[in-house]
Parts: sequence; C-alpha cells; structure tokens
Amino acid sequence: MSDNKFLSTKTVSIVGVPFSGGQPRGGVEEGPLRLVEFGLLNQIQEMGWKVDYEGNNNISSLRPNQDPDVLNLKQPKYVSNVTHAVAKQIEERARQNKFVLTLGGDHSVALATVTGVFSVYPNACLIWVDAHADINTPATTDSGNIHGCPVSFLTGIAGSHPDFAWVKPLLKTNRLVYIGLRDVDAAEKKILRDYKIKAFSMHHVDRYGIGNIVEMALDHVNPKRDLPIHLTFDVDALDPSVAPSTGTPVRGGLTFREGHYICEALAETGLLVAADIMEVNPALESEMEVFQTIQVGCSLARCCLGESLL
Ligand SMILES: NC(=[NH2+])NCCC[C@H](N)C(=O)O
Ligand SMILES: [Mn+2]
Ligand SMILES: [Mn+2]
Repeated sequence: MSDNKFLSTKTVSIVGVPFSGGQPRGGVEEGPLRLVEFGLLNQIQEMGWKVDYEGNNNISSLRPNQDPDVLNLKQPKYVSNVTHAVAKQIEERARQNKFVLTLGGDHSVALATVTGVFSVYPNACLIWVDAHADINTPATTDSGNIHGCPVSFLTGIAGSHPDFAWVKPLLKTNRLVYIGLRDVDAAEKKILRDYKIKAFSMHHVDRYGIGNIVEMALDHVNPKRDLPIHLTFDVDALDPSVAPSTGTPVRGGLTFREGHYICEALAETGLLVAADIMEVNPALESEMEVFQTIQVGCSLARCCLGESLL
C-alpha cells in the first residue's frame, strides 16, 4: 500500500490555509491557491497518491468585529479562531491515516498543523525549517506578529494567553529541531539556550553539510528512527535567490538542493506523516520571481511525498 510506516493508505489530504493574519503583509493568503493552480494536485496524483483537497475559502468569516492587541499580540482573536478551526480539520485528516500536506498562509498556521498532527501522533517529532525560530512569546515579541510566536505556544513556553487557551503544550522541546536559522531575535536565542532546544543554523549547514545536518537532527529528535515526523517548511529558509516571494526574506539561506535534500531525506525515512509549505507570498516581487517561488514550493511538497526517491 504505502512505504510509509505509519500510513496504511497512500492518500494525501491537502489542506489550503489562505490566511495572512499572523503578519502584516497581504498576499500570503493567495499562496495555497497559486500552488494548486500551478498543478500540484495533479503532480501528486501522477506520483501514485490519492489526493483530496480542502481549500478553506471561508476563512475571512472567522474575523471578529473587534480584535484589539492583547498582551502585545496583533489580531489574536482572528489568528486563534482560524488556527483552532484548522487544527480540528487537520486532526481529523491525520486520524483517517492520511498524509497531511498543509499549504500556507503565514507560519502562525503551524499552531493548527502541529496541534492537529500531535493530537493524533503524540510521540511525533517536529523538524522546523526556517530562517527564523518563531519562538517569541507575547512578552518577548517586538513585532507582535503571531507568525513569529507559534513555537512558544506549542511548547508551553509562552505561558497563558486568554485567546490561546485551546493550544495545549503538545510539543516537547526535545522533540523539536530547527534547520536553517539565521535571523533569530536576542530573546529567542535566550529561550533556545534556556530550554536546550536543538538548532542547526546556516553556520552549521556550512560546517557539516546538509547530509550530516539531517542525520544529526534526526539523531536528536528520533534516535531510533521509529517516531512519526512532521516537517514544517517556511520557504524563507531557502535563500531569497531561490524563493524570493516571501514576507521576511533573509540573505544567506539554503540552496535549492539543500532545501530539497531535507524533504527527500525525510521522505526516505518512511516516517514522515505531515508537511507544511508556508509563507509563499505571490504578491511580492516580480512575476518571474513569483513563478520561481511557486514552482519551488510545489517541488518541495512533491519531494516530501517521495518524488525523487528511485
Ligand atoms: N514565520 C516568519 N516568517 N517569522 C518571522 C519572524 C520575525 C521576527 N522574529 C518576529 O518575531 O516578528
Ligand atoms: Mn516561519
Ligand atoms: Mn521565516
């Protein structure tokens, strides 16, 4: 049926989350549809997967009339309403033993993907590929943008916030590993140190090479190679020359191959149960650069599903 140790069916549930409320730049809500229009569903079907797709086109109906900042966070009620609803949807799809592929949307949507996936696979591990650590708390965030904070809620580091009481600390800090970091706020660095969270920055990628980095990352979160894996891939982990159309680009990122290698190596384990492709913003940069970013988003997704394995 499937080479995946946790999935009995070779079915992918693609969940589009056209949401930009976790950060200020419009356009990232167009990411999912553009990836789908590019042909992603057919591409994945042609690889032999059954595919179902839910586009979540009613998200703006979850916007409250009033949504003042609470404890420094911007639009907390909107982000909470959307991610809570999507978390239930993702949990349901994962429980049906489907691979869940989530298309963002900004990275606040990881509140939904991680909650949904870890509700079904409590012993899963999370590989967070990003230029940023997204682990600010309401107390440490400078921007107030919730896409910079999801990890602090998912791990319980954030403490309580009235709008996010539904987010349970399902993610243990020793089941989390970062790859690609290069723009981490001072307060986030302190959190990473204090909680001994494993993080491989671009400096480590340069030093050890991406092949070793993925092995070292898995040795940390999945030493026996027997636990389910969730990959959340912020396309700004890639160098801006590879994925230019994203809201917070940072120079010095992963090459095209390094990004794809991560997805391929995780697919190869047969343990990957969910993947997120986040922060594609088709409203930024030129038409050519948008095309390039959409194309790379699609190929990362296909590699997560085993495209490049022989
Ligand atoms: N998902 C992202 N692109 N996050 C960028 C976060 C940037 C910054 N650390 C902040 O808290 O606002
Ligand atoms: Mn991110
Ligand atoms: Mn990022």
